[in-house]
Amino acid sequence: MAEQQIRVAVLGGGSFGTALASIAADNGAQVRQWMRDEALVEQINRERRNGRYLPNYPINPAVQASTDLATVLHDAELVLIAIPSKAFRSVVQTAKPWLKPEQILVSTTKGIEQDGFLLMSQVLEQETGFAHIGVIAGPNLASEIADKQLTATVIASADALTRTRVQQALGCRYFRVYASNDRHGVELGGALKNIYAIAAGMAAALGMGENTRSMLMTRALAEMSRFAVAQGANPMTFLGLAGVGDLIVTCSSNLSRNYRVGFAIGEGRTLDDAVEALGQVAEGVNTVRLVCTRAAEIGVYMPLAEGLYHVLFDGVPPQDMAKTLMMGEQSSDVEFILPREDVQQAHRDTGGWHD
Ligand SMILES: NC(=O)C1=CN([C@@H]2O[C@H](COP(=O)(O)OP(=O)(O)OC[C@H]3O[C@@H](n4cnc5c(N)ncnc54)[C@H](O)[C@@H]3O)[C@@H](O)[C@H]2O)C=CC1
Ligand SMILES: O=C(CO)COP(=O)(O)O
Repeated sequence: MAEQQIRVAVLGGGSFGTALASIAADNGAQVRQWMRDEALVEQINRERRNGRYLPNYPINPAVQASTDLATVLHDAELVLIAIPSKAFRSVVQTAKPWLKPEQILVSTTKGIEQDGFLLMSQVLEQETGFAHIGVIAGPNLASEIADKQLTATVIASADALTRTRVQQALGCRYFRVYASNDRHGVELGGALKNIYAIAAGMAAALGMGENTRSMLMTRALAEMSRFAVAQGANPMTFLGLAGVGDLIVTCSSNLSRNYRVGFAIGEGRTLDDAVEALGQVAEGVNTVRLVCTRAAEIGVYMPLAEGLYHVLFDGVPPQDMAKTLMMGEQSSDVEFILPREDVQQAHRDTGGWHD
């Protein structure tokens, strides 16, 4: 619990920004929330409700919404940034005149920037050069948090002050905040799992069984951690809330927007239709494109992500995605124990391997 009232600014008027603002306010913080939409600001301040993104949940009266960045950022000790990745940098650039080096800046965005394959905390570093930078990720469906369902998350930062202040500001009876110093791993976990949530939604629409879902999620974890380790992350991070935890929730729940996009495509809708019908951000659509390009560049094997890419962008029927998984190389279960190369070599040695 926060012992003294911490001043929190939330940038973003979507479902996650709104849920986080309410947690901080429930926890006794003074909270200001910035968004572009004047009508939404009015509604939040008057009705204590975000009718566009989180219509069915009351917002703590201590949250003050505003379209004025100067007011929202003035005196804020902790700044939580919940803006979709496509607009993240431009919002940070607009906010820059009011940001101060002593502030703690935390990205809650689970996406990747196209140019340079940058994660949002790297964008924050580039734009500000500040020392107190972190990310939040974990199994955190916004509507369940708004409903005060018991939830846990991870604050990841190399900076102990950032970790501690976020734990103090957000940890409360229904929201538990665990700490990590693997910022890159936690942030990649949050971004990558969106790819597999789309695949899981698609598989569900096609009538997959429980064995299939379990296989898909476990091989997704293998693929995510393989990619993240090649990018410098710690594989153990994927055993935590931002890895397996977030993968479970988004691959199993209709409350996940990425899952819903996948489900709609599995039912026969086009990608454009599915995204338009959603009306909110599904980061995985962009992430799968960027990750497949990157994986090809650095030589990381990602059959599930590639299979999904072909369905989303090359017109391959969703039913064919399973073939990539089932007919790929016979491989290792946990490659951090038995390397894939050893399995391949053993096949070659017995004459059963075809490159
Ligand atoms: N909703 C959820 O359950 C969770 C979402 N996240 C992540 O949080 C990030 C934000 O997502 P949500 O709040 O869910 O999105 P959302 O789709 O509910 O809302 C997006 C918000 O960003 C605003 N926005 C978009 N472009 C903008 C711009 N150029 N300038 C200012 N504001 C702009 C929109 O007006 C809207 O208020 C995403 O990366 C998502 O992956 C993370 C955990 C849970
Ligand atoms: O990241 C999330 C839950 O942890 C939210 O997932 P969606 O963006 O798919 O709704």
